[in-house]
Amino acid sequence: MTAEGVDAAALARLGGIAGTAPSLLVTARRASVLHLAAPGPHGVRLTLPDGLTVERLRLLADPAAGDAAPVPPGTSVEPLAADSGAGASVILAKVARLLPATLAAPCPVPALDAADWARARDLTAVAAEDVLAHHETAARALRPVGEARVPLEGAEDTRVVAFRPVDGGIEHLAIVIGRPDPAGPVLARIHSECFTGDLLGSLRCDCGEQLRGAIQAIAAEGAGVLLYLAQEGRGIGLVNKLRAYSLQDGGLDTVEANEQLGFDDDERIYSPAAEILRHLGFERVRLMTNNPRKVSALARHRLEVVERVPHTFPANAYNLGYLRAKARRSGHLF
Ligand SMILES: Nc1nc2c(ncn2[C@@H]2O[C@H](COP(=O)(O)OP(=O)(O)OP(=O)(O)O)[C@@H](O)[C@H]2O)c(=O)[nH]1
Ligand SMILES: [Zn+2]
Repeated sequence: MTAEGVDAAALARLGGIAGTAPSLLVTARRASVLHLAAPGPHGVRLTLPDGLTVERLRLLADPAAGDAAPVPPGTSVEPLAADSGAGASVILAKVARLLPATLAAPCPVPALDAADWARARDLTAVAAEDVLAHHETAARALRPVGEARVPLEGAEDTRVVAFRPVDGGIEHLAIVIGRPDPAGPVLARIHSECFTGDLLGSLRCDCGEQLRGAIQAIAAEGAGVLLYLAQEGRGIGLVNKLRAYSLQDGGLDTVEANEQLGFDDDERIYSPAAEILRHLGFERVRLMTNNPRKVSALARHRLEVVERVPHTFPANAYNLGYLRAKARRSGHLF
């Protein structure tokens, strides 16, 4: 069960099905916030000496519930293995854009008919390895599923091509301006969705300017592609980004806020971007970005970044601290 969704009845039900008291699973980031020594890279399982209550697990998992509660004395703290079902449950919570914390209780499931066992209890059985492979499986399954001409202000010769995994799931968009030549390096922007910046014109970040600036710059050159990736909030989702904003209003920087919530500073993956570029026939790009991690991520996915094209816009009173934190903490080049 996800820590975020649980109430007292659900907690009792899980304990009843398992026959043991549930443990709380948190990421290594959240474990550090809770001052747990050497939690290991894949998170920890916390088993409290006198069991979990909803209030206690909220204080351990959710910074909005209050300052991180000290872990009670006598709590067993076990590092999670990379390929464990427990670790997979935390990844599943991330995929659902919830807080990355779950409740787990080993259940006496008969090995051969786990699905039947689960169905009889109104549960869903999911194999840990499927969850662990989810991001890569979804990226490999991306296909163009719809496209249309969408003339944009200042870039009238534009097509929007939507990509989606064959078995459903979240869409990413390719905005193809002009007729980029697959033989040459294509001018490209890989833009991570930002509802507040892109749509509302938020001044907390530079996303809106980067989005419109990229379209203008590509149109000025005559051709190129902008990928609009569904990974809001550096991959933590819009709701968690709003939570992170609220923590930043309390004095944390953008990286610390992510960590309080249990996330890495940047949870994005770039295999979907690489798959889409390859699908469109592009293997060499001139990438408009200030983020060196994007350049190395594309290279890891066998796309050649022949040039990094700086993509900077003037700061304002609200985003100055954010831009400075990105430079200082995450190595962005301004
Ligand atoms: N978690 C989190 N995400 C944020 C925050 N501010 C903006 N974002 C998200 O960050 C993403 C944009 O990433 P940035 O780090 O600004 O820039 P970048 O894409 O890495 O680098 P550039 O290519 O140079 O723009 C968008 O998905 C935004 O929603 C924040 O304070 N916390
Ligand atoms: Zn933004």
